[in-house]
Parts: sequence; C-alpha cells; structure tokens
Amino acid sequence: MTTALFDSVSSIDWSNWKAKDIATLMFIIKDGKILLIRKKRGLGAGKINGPGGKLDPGETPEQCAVREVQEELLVTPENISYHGISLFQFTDGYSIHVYIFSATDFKGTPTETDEAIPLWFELDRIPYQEMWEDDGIWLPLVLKGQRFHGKYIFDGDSMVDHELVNLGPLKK
Ligand SMILES: CNc1ncnc2c1ncn2[C@@H]1O[C@H](COP(=O)(O)OP(=O)(O)OP(=O)(O)O)[C@@H](O)[C@H]1O
Repeated sequence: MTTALFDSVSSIDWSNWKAKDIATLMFIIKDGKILLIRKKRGLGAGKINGPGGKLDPGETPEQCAVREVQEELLVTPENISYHGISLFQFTDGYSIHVYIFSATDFKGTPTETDEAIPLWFELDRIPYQEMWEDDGIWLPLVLKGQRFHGKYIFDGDSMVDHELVNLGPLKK
C-alpha cells in the first residue's frame, strides 16, 4: 500500500492532479474599498474571505462566482475580470481548485444572509490575519490587476508550502 505524502508543492504530480471540489472567489473592488465576507458556514467558516463557493453542475466558473455573490450577499457583481487559479492540496487528502475573479461594480445592497456577513475594507486595511493564509500571498496581485497561478499545500489551517507564478496584467 502506498500513502500519498503532501509535504511540498514539488512532491505532487500536478499534471495528473485532479481536485475533489471546484470553487470560485469574487472580489468586488469599488471606490477604494473591497467587499469581503465573514463566512458563517462551510469550509473556512469564521474566516474573512471573498464571497464564493463550489460549482454547480453545468455552470461555468464565472456563472458560479456571480451566483455565489448573489446567494451570499444579495448583490450582482458587474464588469468582471478573471485573474487565475489557486490549487489547494490538504494533507488529509482533500483538494480544491479555485477560480478567482474581481469586479469593479455591482447592483444591489450587500446584505447579511445565512451564509455570510458583508464587510467593506479600505484596500490598505485588508484583515489578512483573519483570512486563509494564502490570501495574503495572492490577493495583493488581484488589487494590482495581475493574473496569476498558485499551488498551495495546507495542513488544516496552516500553509505548509506554496508556489505562485505572476502571469502579468489582466487581458482586456
Ligand atoms: C485553503 N485556502 C483557501 N484560501 C482561500 N479561499 C479558500 C481556500 N479554500 C477554500 N476557499 C474558498 O472557500 C469557499 C468554499 O466553499 P464552500 O462554502 O465550501 O462552498 P459552497 O458555498 O458551495 O457551500 P456548500 O457546500 O453549498 O455549503 C470557496 O469560496 C473557496 O474558494
């Protein structure tokens, strides 16, 4: 019997890697502020993050990202950009592939739901210490309008290793 060991990004054969879940994150950034959530349930409950969640069957990542913001905050993001992906391998075997988007506008009023509490932050006051550890690595690239590709190993809440490639400015 072989036991998979997830101790570093380089120990994984990423070309044959397939995530258990596919999910999205959406960051609405408007008037010098970013709209985040305090997540009330699911993976990362209690943490601050962008709104997002798992893909439904037949949905594109962008459709999922829009739907999740609608469900979690009752607003619709507009003028959306795609930044890239983050691949997460957890040491317990769980894995998740996350597509990351930003938007510069939205319709509606951010409202608390069963899933999330909306929180606005100044761009220089993002509460990274209350977020997933990887957010502090790539969210600055979202704010700078960059595309990127990241791979991360997590042991529970702790990041064990990571590799981030900056792919340059957004394509418009
Ligand atoms: C490990 N480092 C991480 N860093 C930053 N963000 C992370 C993350 N790991 C997961 N995420 C995000 O967490 C949400 C999970 O989604 P999650 O709440 O489980 O899905 P969904 O809303 O579909 O919930 P239900 O399963 O229907 O309850 C989803 O946005 C996903 O992108």
